[in-house]
Amino acid sequence: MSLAKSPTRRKPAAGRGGPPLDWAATHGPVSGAVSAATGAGALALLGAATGMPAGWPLLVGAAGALGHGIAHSLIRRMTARTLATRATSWLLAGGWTSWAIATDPLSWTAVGTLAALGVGIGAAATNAAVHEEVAEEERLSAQAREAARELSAERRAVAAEWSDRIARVTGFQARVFAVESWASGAGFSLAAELPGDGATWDRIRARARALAADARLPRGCVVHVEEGDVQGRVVLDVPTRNVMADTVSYPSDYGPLSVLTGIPWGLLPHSEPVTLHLREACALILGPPGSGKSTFLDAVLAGFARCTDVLTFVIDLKQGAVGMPWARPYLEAEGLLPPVSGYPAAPQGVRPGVDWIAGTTTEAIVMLQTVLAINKARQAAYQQLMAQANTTLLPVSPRLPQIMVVVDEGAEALSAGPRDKERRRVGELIREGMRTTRAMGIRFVLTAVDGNLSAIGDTQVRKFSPVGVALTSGESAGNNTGKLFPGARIDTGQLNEAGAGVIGNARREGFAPTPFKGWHTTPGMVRDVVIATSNRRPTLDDVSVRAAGDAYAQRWSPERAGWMWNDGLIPATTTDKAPEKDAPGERRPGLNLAYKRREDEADAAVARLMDAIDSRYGTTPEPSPSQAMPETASGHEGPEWLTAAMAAIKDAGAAGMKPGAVADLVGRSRQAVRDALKAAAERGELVYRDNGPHSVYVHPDHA
Ligand SMILES: Nc1ncnc2c1ncn2[C@@H]1O[C@H](COP(=O)(O)OP(=O)(O)OP(=O)(O)O)[C@@H](O)[C@H]1O
Repeated sequence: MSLAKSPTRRKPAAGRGGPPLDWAATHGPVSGAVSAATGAGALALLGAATGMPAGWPLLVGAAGALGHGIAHSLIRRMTARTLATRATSWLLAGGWTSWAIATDPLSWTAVGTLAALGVGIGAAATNAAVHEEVAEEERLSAQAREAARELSAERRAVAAEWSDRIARVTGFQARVFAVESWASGAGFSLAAELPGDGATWDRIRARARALAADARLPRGCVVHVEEGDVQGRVVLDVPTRNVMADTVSYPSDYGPLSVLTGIPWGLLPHSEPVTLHLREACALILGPPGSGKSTFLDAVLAGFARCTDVLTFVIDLKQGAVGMPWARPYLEAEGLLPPVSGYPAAPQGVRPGVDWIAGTTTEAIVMLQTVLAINKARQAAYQQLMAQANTTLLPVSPRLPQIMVVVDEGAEALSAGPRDKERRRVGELIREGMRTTRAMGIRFVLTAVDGNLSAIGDTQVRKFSPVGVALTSGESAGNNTGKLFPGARIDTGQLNEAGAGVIGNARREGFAPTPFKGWHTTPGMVRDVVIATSNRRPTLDDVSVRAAGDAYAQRWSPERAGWMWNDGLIPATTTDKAPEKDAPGERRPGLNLAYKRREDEADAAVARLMDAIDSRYGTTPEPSPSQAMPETASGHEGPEWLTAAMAAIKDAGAAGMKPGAVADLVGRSRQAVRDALKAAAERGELVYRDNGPHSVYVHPDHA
């Protein structure tokens, strides 16, 4: 959403060929007033917030409000009134975020004052907008006439062509009064006024396919029809190039986002991002096999990772295949997984891109029960805060993050039969979570392969999941779209490229189901997002941490998460045995142990070389890793770097050192270092303090 576009769109230069945008009718005073009011409000808040350690969320809010006004006046997604409301709520969102950082969320005075300030400004913006809206309504048709006069010759030709086409195909004499080329060059939008003879916009929509056929649009191009900014107007989006067939990579800026200001999930046909608001909404994503569901889910997880106020919990009953790439950089940095060749090493201290992964029903039940416990604790602990702020919604912020529970094939769990007791329990807990946790900043994203599941028809699940995505490639004749968006009339037969589909948000401030194209994501991009966002992802608030107890604290422990690194911290005693451990039959899904095998092989090769040097010159004391350490370890045996490692571990005192850190220090492979440290521990020269990924070696003097 480019703010730079705004001035060019208010009034096209008269009499010239015209700037690319000819849209004059619908971004009249309302969006202007709202933009100005929210901009001023944001600035005022920003001034008050000078010196705040983290003022930028406010900027996010302000930019969101401005960008929102512009984008939506451009594509006329909403009426002016909802536009104003949304811009206002964005402003508040920015305010909330900033002061929640700047002040202790439990400091009621600060909260109360700032909330009043935020609400005051928001109300002013709304009033200004409503006032302007009334004024606009009074001069509606005059404005349409004015816009039509200002059309350039080229656009006038398009307008005439489509006025004729609408008349021919639908029988209504609608008058196209504005034409706007998309910046992407992939199509244009039309606004038309309907004749006053009972024609309504949805009658035009019902003929969208016929209009596309009449215009001889390329395959894959779907005419999207929606109501204009006032009744009696209709807006048509007409793609002239099939962008659904394009592969568009996930945008690489990975900048900060907030769940309050919206998260982009993909691209509309005119290349504007489609932004979802999930503070109060759950989402259902339907994607048949091969439709691009895994790819899309990574874009969703990337959006959450970028949010400074979201923590993501992932349930994937196919052994965490969805979550694993998000944990990998962390596990590598911890020395638990070998690095992926061709990528820079994961930096020390990088945090997992998702906060918790459940790969089994047992772990999923633990996670969901914990989520419910957090919900309860938040309700009790933040009562006063919310009363003070006059809100019934927990003020989500980086200090008080929203929890997004992403359940791959969660809809399947919701419809598990009585025989599958554990899965059924998972389903019950998801349902309870969806029903009870909205206010406390916990929401769910469920995927499903099959749109015919009873879960999709479950009114309760639907009620709490206004956001829907149906990936349409590979589906049979619009099945999923029909289930998710009953009544939507979109020619999904044209949307058959992987990653293409229909997206909608049924909330009052949402948008009608519309064709969209998901971004292309890759494991390398996931890795980049995890690393780029590591420092700005939030941690769980203390109230929630206390409520979550051990179930949460131990989520990365070897007992519970060890499957992710397959053999925990216990290294293979001999390299001969290592390939056996990695035999495909024993491999855990989601782990590419080929890398590990290569590392072991490299270690063995180095060892052979050392052996050769030894036998020739007798100079190096380093034993081959293939001679298991414990057996060779008598006295002060060990590689020569071990002395330096022991000294560093001793210097680290009671905190000790992780094997990964020692490996970086001595410049050896993690596997070799783990072997040697383990052997030293078995000789009593070091003490191993087992704490999952946080396990360390400590010098006996400090143990
Ligand atoms: N948005 C996209 N743009 C371009 N290509 C895409 C997009 N999404 C997916 N694809 C391609 O489509 C194919 C299937 O994608 P993906 O593996 O995500 O599908 P899936 O529905 O999860 O499949 P399965 O259920 O079989 O695992 C892949 O080759 C992928 O590169």
